[in-house]
Amino acid sequence: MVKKSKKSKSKRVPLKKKYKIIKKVKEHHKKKAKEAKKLGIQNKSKVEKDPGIPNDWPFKEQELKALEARRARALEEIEQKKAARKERAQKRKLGLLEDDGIAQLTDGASEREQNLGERVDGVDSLGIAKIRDNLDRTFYKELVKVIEASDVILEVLDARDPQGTRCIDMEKMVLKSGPNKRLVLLLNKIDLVPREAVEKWLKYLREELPAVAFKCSTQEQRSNLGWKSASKAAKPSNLLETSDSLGADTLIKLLKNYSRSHEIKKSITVGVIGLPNVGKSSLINSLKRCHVVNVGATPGLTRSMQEVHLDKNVKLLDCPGVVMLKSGDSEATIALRNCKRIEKLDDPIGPVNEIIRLCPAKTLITLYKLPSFDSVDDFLQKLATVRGKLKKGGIVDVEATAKIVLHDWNEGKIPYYTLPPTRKQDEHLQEATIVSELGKEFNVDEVYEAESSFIGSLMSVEDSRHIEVPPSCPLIFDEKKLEDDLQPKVLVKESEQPKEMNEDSGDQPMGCDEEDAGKTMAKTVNSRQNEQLYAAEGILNTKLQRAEKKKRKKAKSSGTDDMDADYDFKLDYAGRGSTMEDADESGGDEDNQIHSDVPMSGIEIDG
Ligand SMILES: Nc1nc2c(ncn2[C@@H]2O[C@H](COP(=O)(O)OP(=O)(O)OP(=O)(O)O)[C@@H](O)[C@H]2O)c(=O)[nH]1
Repeated sequence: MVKKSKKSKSKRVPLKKKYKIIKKVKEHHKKKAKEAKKLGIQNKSKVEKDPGIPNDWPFKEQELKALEARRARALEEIEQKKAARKERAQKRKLGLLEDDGIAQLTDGASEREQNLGERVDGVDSLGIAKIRDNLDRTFYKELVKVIEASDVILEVLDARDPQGTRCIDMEKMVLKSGPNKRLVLLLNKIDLVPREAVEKWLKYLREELPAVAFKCSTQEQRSNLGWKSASKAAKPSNLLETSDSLGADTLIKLLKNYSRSHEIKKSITVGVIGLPNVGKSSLINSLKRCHVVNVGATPGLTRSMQEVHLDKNVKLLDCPGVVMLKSGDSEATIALRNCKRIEKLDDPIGPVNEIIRLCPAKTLITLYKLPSFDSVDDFLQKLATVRGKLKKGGIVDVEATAKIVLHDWNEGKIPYYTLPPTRKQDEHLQEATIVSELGKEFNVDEVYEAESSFIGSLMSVEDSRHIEVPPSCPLIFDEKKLEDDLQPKVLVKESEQPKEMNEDSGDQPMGCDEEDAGKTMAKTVNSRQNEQLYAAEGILNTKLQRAEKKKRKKAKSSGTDDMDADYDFKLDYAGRGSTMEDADESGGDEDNQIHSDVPMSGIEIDG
């Protein structure tokens, strides 16, 4: 056996020894330096001392002043940068600035405005609103692009409130965009609702369009995302806990059926659309079985169209969630649809009040482990105390607590579900034939049958502690927001005039006035892009729709249509450079132009 050394392993030495070593090292260095000096070797490069400006230099005074000014300017710049950084941080805190993506957009927007000759002094609150509008518009354009490029469009709905996450205008847009476009509804997040709700909603939705149920994989690893095939669905108790996706095989079967439904097997492009946070990106990742697109609980994470090849026959397109929407519901209820950034909400307490109205107090008390509460303020105060959400000075942070509750609502920690409304008799009789035709193309019977096995394994209402809440109203596009507000309304009409008309008449656009012509030249990149997009038949052009609406309103109030035509830029704009007669003539033309060019003028959006 090897004997253990009795010597201490410690590196500690007595101070006497330590100082001796230091002394020896010093002596050694001294000796070495002396020797080097003798030999004339210089190891260290001597730093030359700045002798400064010689006193007898004639411009010393001026040079010193310039130096001082340069130094002051540099300091000022540093201070300014610091202040700007602080301001940005403050705005980000308030939720006004989102992230670098927006920062880039900010630069882009201000650049564009400078190009137009407008002065933009930094990013004020108005500027931020404009940036956000631009971002929303960009998302809308991406939606248009996805619809244009797709053969099959999957509208993803949140199974908890499918009606509230449905956008009627978006569906109309798909159906009008071409006879070969197919719309399929996808009920996602079925793990968050009881079985009965899924079954009832599927039955309801299938009366209008093909609809399938789905649960996305919520696994976080990069690849090998789990799939539970329909035949091997988990037990009800396990289904809520599993992070595997459900229904991927049935959905792929549905898509393959469609690609095979024509005589020749053709490759198809599948666009995935829907409101923010319904799980569009998660769906793509689940189908691809790896994290190919970004996923997160923050609405608006996807910012541009993304292409993913599932295989050689199926291409998937991820689309940003459409945000320019409105509904008849109150602001507070809209915030509960998981499509708004909670951090950006002006009043997070209103939606919490709505939650308290919808949920039994007992559920919230059990969920948040509170003794009791009698109002929204009381609820938030007590919850803030329990969660330790305190501001400086020990004041409870009610707003931050309200945001926690809203996050819990959106992420499914407060379990709720809705049931479909009862249809009026004879409603959707027309759709029945369309549905049966589509059903053949997708061979839905086979898919629905395979799907029923995993739906059957979902938890029933009796076993779950879900709260039933009334379904929300479907959403429509907010045409006010969609309108390009950088462009004057008259310009919108003018831009739609055929080129020949301007050429024939020899008129400058918007009359002969140089200033007006300049305005036309200053059409934004945005509006030009819009025109290209709207030029495609069947795409909702809200600018024209609004222009028409305004015209109709005016005609109503004045009693005659001619009055309106007279007013139209002839007197106020074109009239400056041309005669009244000309103005009247071209006014009529213009009218016709607007009506004939509106691709979806048939769609009426409730204002
Ligand atoms: N429980 C559950 N959560 C899901 C499911 N699908 C998606 N999620 C969650 O929902 C959140 C939003 O998912 P995303 O895929 O980013 O949604 P999106 O529609 O692409 O959102 P945007 O990029 O904002 O348009 C994420 O936190 C997902 O984990 C699902 O089937 N079940």
